[in-house]
Amino acid sequence: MGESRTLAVRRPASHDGLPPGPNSPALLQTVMLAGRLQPYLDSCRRRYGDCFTLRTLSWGPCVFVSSPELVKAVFAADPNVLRAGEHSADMGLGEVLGPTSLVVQDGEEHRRRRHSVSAAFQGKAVRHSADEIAEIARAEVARWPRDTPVALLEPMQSIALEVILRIVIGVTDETRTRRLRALLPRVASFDRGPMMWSGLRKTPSWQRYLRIQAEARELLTQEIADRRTRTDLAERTDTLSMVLSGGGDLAENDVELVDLLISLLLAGHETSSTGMAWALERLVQHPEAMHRIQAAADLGDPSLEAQLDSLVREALRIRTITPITARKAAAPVRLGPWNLPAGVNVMISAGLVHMSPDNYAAPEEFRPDRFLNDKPDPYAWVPFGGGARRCVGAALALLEMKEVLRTVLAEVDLHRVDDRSERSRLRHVTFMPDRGTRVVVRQR
Ligand code: HEM
Repeated sequence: MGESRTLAVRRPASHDGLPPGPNSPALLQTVMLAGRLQPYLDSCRRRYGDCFTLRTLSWGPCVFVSSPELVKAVFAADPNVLRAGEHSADMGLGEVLGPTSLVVQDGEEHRRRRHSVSAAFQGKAVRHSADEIAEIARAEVARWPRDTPVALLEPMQSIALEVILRIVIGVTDETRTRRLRALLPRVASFDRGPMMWSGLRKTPSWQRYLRIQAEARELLTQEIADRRTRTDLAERTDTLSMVLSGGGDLAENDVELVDLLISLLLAGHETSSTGMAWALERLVQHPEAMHRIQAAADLGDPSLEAQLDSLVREALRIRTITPITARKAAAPVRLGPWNLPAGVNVMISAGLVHMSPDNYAAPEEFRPDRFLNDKPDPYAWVPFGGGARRCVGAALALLEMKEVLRTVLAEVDLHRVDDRSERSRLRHVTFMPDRGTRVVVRQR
């Protein structure tokens, strides 16, 4: 255990007291982070251990941690001191999610918004959606062409969009559903440049994006107004209805509700669809694992549920979706042996944590049964972040991934187009399979 961990402690601090790191110019470090994120982080971990500092032009010093002890220290820290909202706001996320979004808030403002929505996302509350998710997936699979190569990333995006429309927003009006179905994918696919740098916000493409957002926001405002008048509001199980009938602070304020829905769309659409696309990509490259799941389903094997659960968690471990979970220190903070000054960003890269040989045996191997008997360590398995900011939609995302995989594998056989694993490509804010999970679909 722990060659890198020992290195991290033994290596001297850099001259400013921060954990060690490359002394190349900040411009070069920024370019490396932007262009070759994961390989650059991997090489820094090999060189400096599980706690190192990178210096960036845009955000200043960023301290990356990857040992479970330090990850735990970050997630357990006072969320008013290690602030997620402030970091997200620095990234410009308020521009796309809206200034009242819980994602860009900290402290009491964050707590009360999260409180209004978290009950609707608890495991118990989302479980009733399993059949509807399966129905959405079945309708999608029926449209796929058979016996010819097809990329499954886009169909997974359609499924995830439908989940947001029906299970999160709960839209019922046909015309509005059609319009939102066309608009929301465009709202979710924004350009990071103008979001992060205000100087780029005059471009025609950004102005067009803002007009699309405004139209979607108007439709969502109408939906909220209609929903308030529904006599069956209290019985409805979509997230919006549950927030409205829950009576929390958010229920009263349309602007905040629209910011919430846009945030749920942006946080939950591309992430879930990419997770499903990666799980299918891994299965197609490991047909024996896929056939085991199909056989268990055909035989009604009671361990199927546990197998799907382990498979989904292993797919989320081996293929990173959101590259970095970050906090900004609002005051000096102690992290392991280090005293970090205010203003430093503390970063957890799921890729580093999940691929560390200190945390997993044979981390490069896809082992769908890895978590069959051992639940993941919450500080070594971090696809959903952690602590007070842990992904609010995690239970829905896991359910969605399992139900979609279960349905797809019951309906069709998937065959690989070639035996090269797909590479990770950063698009918007997620790492996607570069060929979009290309497979041949055959009817079972
Ligand atoms: C596989 C799918 C998903 C992944 C990998 C994922 C990942 C994450 C991560 C890494 C965070 C940051 C956590 C932190 O800072 O500690 C996050 C936050 C969040 N996620 Fe997810 N997410 C997924 C699906 C969803 C879904 C389906 C929804 C809702 C529909 C959702 C809503 C949110 C929200 C609202 C936050 C902000 C929470 C806060 O700031 O308190 N996510 N997610």
